[in-house]
Amino acid sequence: MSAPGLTLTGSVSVAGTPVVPHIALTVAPGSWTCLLGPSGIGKSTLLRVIAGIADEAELTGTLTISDGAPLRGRVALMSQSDLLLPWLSVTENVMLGARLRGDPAQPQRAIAMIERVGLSEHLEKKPGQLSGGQRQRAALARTLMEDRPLILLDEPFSALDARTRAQMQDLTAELLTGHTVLMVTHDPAEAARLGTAIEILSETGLTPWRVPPGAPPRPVDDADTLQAQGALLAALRGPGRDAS
Ligand SMILES: Nc1ncnc2c1ncn2[C@@H]1O[C@H](COP(=O)(O)OP(=O)(O)OP(=O)(O)O)[C@@H](O)[C@H]1O
Repeated sequence: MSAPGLTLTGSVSVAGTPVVPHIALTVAPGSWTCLLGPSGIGKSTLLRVIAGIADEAELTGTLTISDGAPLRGRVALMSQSDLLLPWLSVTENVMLGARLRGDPAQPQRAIAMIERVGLSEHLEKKPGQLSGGQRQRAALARTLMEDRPLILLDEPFSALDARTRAQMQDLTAELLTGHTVLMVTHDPAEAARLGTAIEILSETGLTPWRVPPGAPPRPVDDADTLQAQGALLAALRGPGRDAS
């Protein structure tokens, strides 16, 4: 599998209103790019535009894929809301992509994936019988099942406790080695741990941020990673504020 990169330039409007007036985003092939920025600035909209499902948004500009081939069939988006179908079990939800495409189901692979996200005791449960964090892990398993070259993740670990979050970050980094990942997160620690590129989106556009040394997933107690996390938090809080 060869994972493509992408370049998105121009502006994005939602319902005729400019939401992201200036965007010049480059995601390198095989990178894990973290996108941070204030609530409502347009991060999820950008992911939806790239995924080709943003019916509400219009891109005035270009989306260029590094290998020149169409993205269709090569991209998976894990949305902020889990989008699990309430009438299907966890296992059926994790296999949903294959079912929608008319591909053969892979129950053994699905069960193994569900086990890896720590939900093996919940295989037959419906989403309504799960906690928010369990639903998020089911949605993560469904996205990882898709095994697409380009993976778009919208706050994929936001509902998880600290220990489970670190475990899911490690698992995702392991399974997505060699993929191109664009991840929206509000968590500077997550970006410092996982990013090979970090971008902050504001009204004026993107600002690239320094990435700590070492390959992701970086140890949670790594000094450079902690330092980068603090500096990133200070930057997100804005000028004139320290990181305390
Ligand atoms: N379907 C829609 N119709 C109209 N406006 C929308 C729609 N979806 C999003 N918006 C608006 O577009 C803007 C960007 O929303 P978006 O969800 O992309 O922000 P975000 O940066 O991902 O926010 P958050 O961090 O809170 O998830 C917001 O002002 C939002 O109100």
